[in-house]
Amino acid sequence: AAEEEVEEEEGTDNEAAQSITSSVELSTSSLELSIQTRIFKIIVIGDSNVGKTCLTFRFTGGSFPDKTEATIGVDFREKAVEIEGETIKVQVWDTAGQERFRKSMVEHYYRNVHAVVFVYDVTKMASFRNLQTWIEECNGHRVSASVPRVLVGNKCDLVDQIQVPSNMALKFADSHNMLLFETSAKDPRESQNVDSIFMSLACRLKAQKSLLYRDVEREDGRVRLTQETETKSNCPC
Ligand SMILES: Nc1nc2c(ncn2[C@@H]2O[C@H](COP(=O)(O)OP(=O)(O)OP(=O)(O)O)[C@@H](O)[C@H]2O)c(=O)[nH]1
Ligand SMILES: [Mg+2]
Repeated sequence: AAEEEVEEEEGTDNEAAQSITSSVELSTSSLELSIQTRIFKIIVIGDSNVGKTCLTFRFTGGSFPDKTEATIGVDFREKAVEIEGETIKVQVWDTAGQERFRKSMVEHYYRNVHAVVFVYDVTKMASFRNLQTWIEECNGHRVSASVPRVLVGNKCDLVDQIQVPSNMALKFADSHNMLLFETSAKDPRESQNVDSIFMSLACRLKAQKSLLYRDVEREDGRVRLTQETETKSNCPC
C-alpha cells in the first residue's frame, strides 16, 4: 500500500511538472511573438503652426493633409518600417504646440521617449528662437543625453519667405549635437527627405538599443517592453 501511495504521488508530481512545462512553453511562445515587433516612441516638438502634424502625416500617411487644425493633447501616428530584416514600429507622437492644448500632457510626452524631433518653420524666425525653450523643457523632463535628437526646418517650399538662413540653423544644430534636416511636408519631392528624418532615428535606435524585458506587463493581452540596454548592430544608415 505504501508503494502504491508513492506511485500515486509520483504520478501527481509528473502531472504537475507537465502542466508547469506547458505553461512555461505557452508564455515563452507568446513572449516570442510579442517581441517580434519593437516599438520606438518618437516625439515631435515645436511651436504651433510649424507643421508638426503635416510632417508626421507625410511620414506615416505618405501625403500632405488638405486641412489641419491645431493639435489638442497629442495625436498618435504609427508606421512599421523594416531595418536590416527587422520590422520596427515607429510610434510618432504629434504633440500640441499651443500651451493650453499641451499643459496636461507634457509629462506623458517625455515619459520613456526614445527620440525627439524639434521642428521650426524656416519662414518664421520666432519659431527658431523658441527652440531654446523647447530644448530646456525637454532637458527639464530628465530626457537622457543618450536619447537622439534632430532638428527640422519645415516649409522650405516657401522659398521667397525664408527667414532662417541654413548656416544659422546648422550652427545651432551643431552646438546641440543634433542633425539638421531642412525640408517641406508640402512638397512631394521632399517626401523622401521627410522619411529620412524618422528613418535615420529608427536606424540609430536599432543600432544603439536592444529592448529587454523587465516588468513584463500584460495590457489588453499585449506584452509591454520596458527596459533598454546598449548593444551593437550593423545598421546600414
Ligand atoms: N507651405 C507649407 N505649409 C505647410 C507645411 N507644413 C505645414 N504647413 C501649413 O502650416 C499650417 C500648420 O500646420 P500643422 O501641421 O497643423 O502645424 P502644427 O505644428 O501641427 O501646429 P499645432 O498642432 O498647433 O502645434 C497648416 O496650414 C499647414 O497646411 C509646408 O511644408 N509648407
Ligand atoms: Mg499639430
